[in-house]
Amino acid sequence: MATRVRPSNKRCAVIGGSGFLGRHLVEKLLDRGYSVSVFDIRQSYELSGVTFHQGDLCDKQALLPAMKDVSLVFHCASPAPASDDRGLFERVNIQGTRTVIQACIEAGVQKLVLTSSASVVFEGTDIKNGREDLPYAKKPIDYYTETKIEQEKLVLEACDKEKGFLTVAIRPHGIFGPRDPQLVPILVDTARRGKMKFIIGDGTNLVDFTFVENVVYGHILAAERLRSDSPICGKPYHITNDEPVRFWDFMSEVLVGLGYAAPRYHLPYTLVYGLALLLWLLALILRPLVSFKPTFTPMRVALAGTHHYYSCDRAKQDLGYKPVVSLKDGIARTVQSYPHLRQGA
Ligand SMILES: NC(=O)C1=CN([C@@H]2O[C@H](COP(=O)(O)OP(=O)(O)OC[C@H]3O[C@@H](n4cnc5c(N)ncnc54)[C@H](OP(=O)(O)O)[C@@H]3O)[C@@H](O)[C@H]2O)C=CC1
Ligand SMILES: CC(C)=CCC[C@@H](C)[C@H]1CC[C@H]2C3=C(CC[C@]12C)[C@@]1(C)CCC(=O)C[C@@H]1CC3
Repeated sequence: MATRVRPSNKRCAVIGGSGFLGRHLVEKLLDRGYSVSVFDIRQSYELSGVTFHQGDLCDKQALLPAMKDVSLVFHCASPAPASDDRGLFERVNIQGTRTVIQACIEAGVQKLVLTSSASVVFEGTDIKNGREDLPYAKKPIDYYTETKIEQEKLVLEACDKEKGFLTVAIRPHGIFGPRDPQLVPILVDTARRGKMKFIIGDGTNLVDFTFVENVVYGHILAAERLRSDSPICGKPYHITNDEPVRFWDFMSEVLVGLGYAAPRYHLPYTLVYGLALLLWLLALILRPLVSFKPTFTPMRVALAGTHHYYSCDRAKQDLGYKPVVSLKDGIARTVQSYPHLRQGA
């Protein structure tokens, strides 16, 4: 009888390992003695100890070689939230995640850790210290969030102790850090276009921004604690810096750190939200004729003008999580890592 090679506990795969979070995760896994196979639609770097598999996660045959002899899979691939391509989100986040689950089961993978998002409960109105038992958003603010909800449900429902397939979801919020392609670049681009003069609302809304290394740490703790007798099977976990900060203070600190002026003038939230909604509708109606992408989308205005911060008590209790990098140090390291985005560079 052919004996099946039992996958090594230290061999894992990272789907989306070429992306911002994925690459930080890969680097930390290597530090901790794992060998890593990366699956991504693109290869963005080379690293010893990493095997790259390039392909679309919707293609099971392409995924399977990346999962060979692997006991643990991290799934942190997604189209960028800034896209408004509903079909792409549905195909990758929903159909693709079904395919990832099937491939894991077929390949004999024992643990799947999904990168979900704290936004799965956000509907554009205040969330203060939100816990994981908040209901999923009934009216998600965009297609990205809508499909992240379905993705999380699929992964958590696939958890099956009898079959030895265990799953858990990490819900980070506002990830920032070196090599982030979104937060700081969007902010600097907006500042360079002279549009970072205004504070939406009174500027006191608190938000979670999470340094990427804390998010990585939460993923690794979850993976290592995921056993059939642990309470974490099939559950979501918020991972944040546990230091909610005023959205506009965070933006100002990054801007000033990079040599730009902090926003100063206040605009009423409802006015800006209404205008963003109008612009969004206009863009939708005119799409067959002209294509333009407004900076102020309703989703961005909601993120900039409401409270949205989450409790990570459950992660502290079940995973032993505690942020490893403070917000202050995270901001300093981030600002330092973007010399090319400095004012005048
Ligand atoms: N950044 C944040 O603030 C937050 C992120 N998250 C979640 O964290 C995860 C990682 O995000 P982040 O690192 O910021 O995102 P990135 O876009 O940097 O990384 C995602 C990676 O997945 C790849 N990818 C996209 N589609 C496919 C596909 N069909 N098959 C294979 N690979 C694919 C991307 O390639 P390409 O770039 O070519 O599309 C990219 O390399 C995502 O699931 C996101 O939803 C959750 C909360 C907050
Ligand atoms: C906490 C969290 C979920 C952060 C998400 C990151 C991005 C959505 C933000 C990064 C830069 C932000 C930004 C704006 C909205 C939210 C971001 C895109 C504005 C467009 C809000 C309105 C402005 O005045 C300009 C801002 C530029 C930066």
